[in-house]
Formats: sequence, structure tokens, C-alpha cells
Amino acid sequence: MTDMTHTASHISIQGVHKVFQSGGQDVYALKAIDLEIPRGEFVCLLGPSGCGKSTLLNAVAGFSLPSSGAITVEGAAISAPGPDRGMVFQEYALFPWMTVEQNIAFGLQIKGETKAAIQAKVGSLLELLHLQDFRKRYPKDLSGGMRQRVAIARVLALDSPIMLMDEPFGALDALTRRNLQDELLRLWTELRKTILFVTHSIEEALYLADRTVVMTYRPGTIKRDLRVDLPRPRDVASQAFNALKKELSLLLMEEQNRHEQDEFRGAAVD
Ligand SMILES: Nc1ncnc2c1ncn2[C@@H]1O[C@H](COP(=O)(O)OP(=O)(O)OP(=O)(O)O)[C@@H](O)[C@H]1O
Repeated sequence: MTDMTHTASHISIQGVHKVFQSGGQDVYALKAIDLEIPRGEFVCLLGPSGCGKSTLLNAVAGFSLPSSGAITVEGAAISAPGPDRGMVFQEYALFPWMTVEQNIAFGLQIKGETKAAIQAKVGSLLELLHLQDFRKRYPKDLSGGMRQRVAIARVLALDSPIMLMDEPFGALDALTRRNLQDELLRLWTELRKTILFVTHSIEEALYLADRTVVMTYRPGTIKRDLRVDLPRPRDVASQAFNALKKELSLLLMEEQNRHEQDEFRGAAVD
């Protein structure tokens, strides 16, 4: 296997606010968010629909900047997307006209790497993600789980020290989902990336993260920043796991209720 960069980066989010205009009104998507994510940490953002998880992730990605406040990576302010931050979306985002290996190679070609270097790196990524037998296939001929493996390989190809993941396993069945969660943990342990991962699922957050950050529904603030100190691989049937699950369920339910009341009043715009 060729060597891949084993580095990670520190993300600092300071006093971040994000206001959208909707129907002539201000929608406070994020309010006074402060979050420090040390290098190599795996952090999950958890919350009901509309609490600002994607807005925060997109701000770190540089797709949509905060209305005020600052986000830095290794001390440098984020003002646009960059190769230090790879993004994996729920909808795979693969090029349908390219094979698996062409999809993985694409970013490396843009970077202007040599043919030999690209071949070596794509080969090692196919191996790493168990995709060797699928290299000549097109996305339409792959299962959802396989497509998501390709999307992860494509981000890893760029050696981004930070991986931003927006509900990447949300569309997968339970078994495939657990499989990919395990794969992701293996990759994270091996490559020591910093991961910021958005999910609706309490179990997913507790299974994966070093820290689970629960957000409130509109305005999006941090309701709870919970360190998950359970050893890995985590036993989802254990008492300790279920105690944390219960604790987070209660917090989430409060926010879900606020969401529903908001919708009831016809005030929700999402
Ligand atoms: N471009 C936009 N214009 C207006 N309002 C927006 C825009 N993008 C997001 N919002 C609002 O900001 C709030 C946060 O949205 P966001 O998509 O970040 O939430 P989320 O927690 O990721 O939800 P989901 O889990 O459903 O993706 C929502 O109330 C949403 O309606």
C-alpha cells in the first residue's frame, strides 16, 4: 500500500451565528456556537431536523460562511472550500459516467498527479475499502453501501486531514450501515483524521463518536457536549451504552417537541 498522510487538523468554531432570510423573516439557524475539535477527534453533531447541523457542517466546509463569528482550521480562517476538508454527503455524489476507479482517480487528476502515482493510490484505496472487484463498475450497478464506500475512497484520495460527513449512512439499511460504521472506525484509527459527522441517530452517534454534540432546534445552539468514554468496539446492548442512549433520547425529545410545536404554529419554514 502506498503511504497516505497520517495527519489531522484542529477545528475551532468561535461565536458562530448564521441567519437566513426566509419569507421576509430572519431565521436563526445557528446562534453563538463555540466548539473546539482537537486533532484526530471524532465528533458527531446530533439533533432533530432543522436544528442547524448541516448549516454548521457547511460553514466548516466553507460552502456557506457564518453571518458572524469565526471558524479556523489549524489557526487559519475558513473562507472557502479547501483540500484540507473532504466532504461526504448522504447522496453519494459520484459521477455516473465514470467507473469506480475513475471516480476515485478524478480528484488526483485535477491535482495533476502523475499517472503512476494515481494508479498506485487508487489501487491502495480500492484495497482499503474492499472495492477491488468493483473497480470497472459504474455507480448505477452498485448497492448504496458500495457507492458510499466509493464516495469515502474519493475523499481519502485527496488526503484531507479533515472529513466532514453529512448523514453519510442515513439512506442505508441497518446491516450495511453498521458495516460501514465499522469500516469508518477502522479507517479513522488507521489514518487519524479529524471527523465531524452529522446524524439523526443517537445510536450511531454513541457507536462512533469520541464526543456527541446535541443541538437545540432553532436557534441552533449547543445543548449538550457529551464525551463518550466507552471502549471500542462498543457494545450497543451494554448497560452503559443504553444509559447514555436514554440520556440523549430525553434531550432530543425536548428539541423534537419544540420542532413539532413550531410546525403546529405554521412557523416552520423547512
Ligand atoms: N438557505 C436557507 N434559507 C433559509 N433557511 C434555511 C436555509 N438553509 C437552512 N435554513 C433553515 O435553517 C435551519 C437549519 O437547517 P439545517 O438544514 O442546517 O438543519 P439540519 O439540522 O441539518 O436538518 P436536517 O437534519 O433536516 O438536514 C432550518 O430551520 C432551515 O429551515
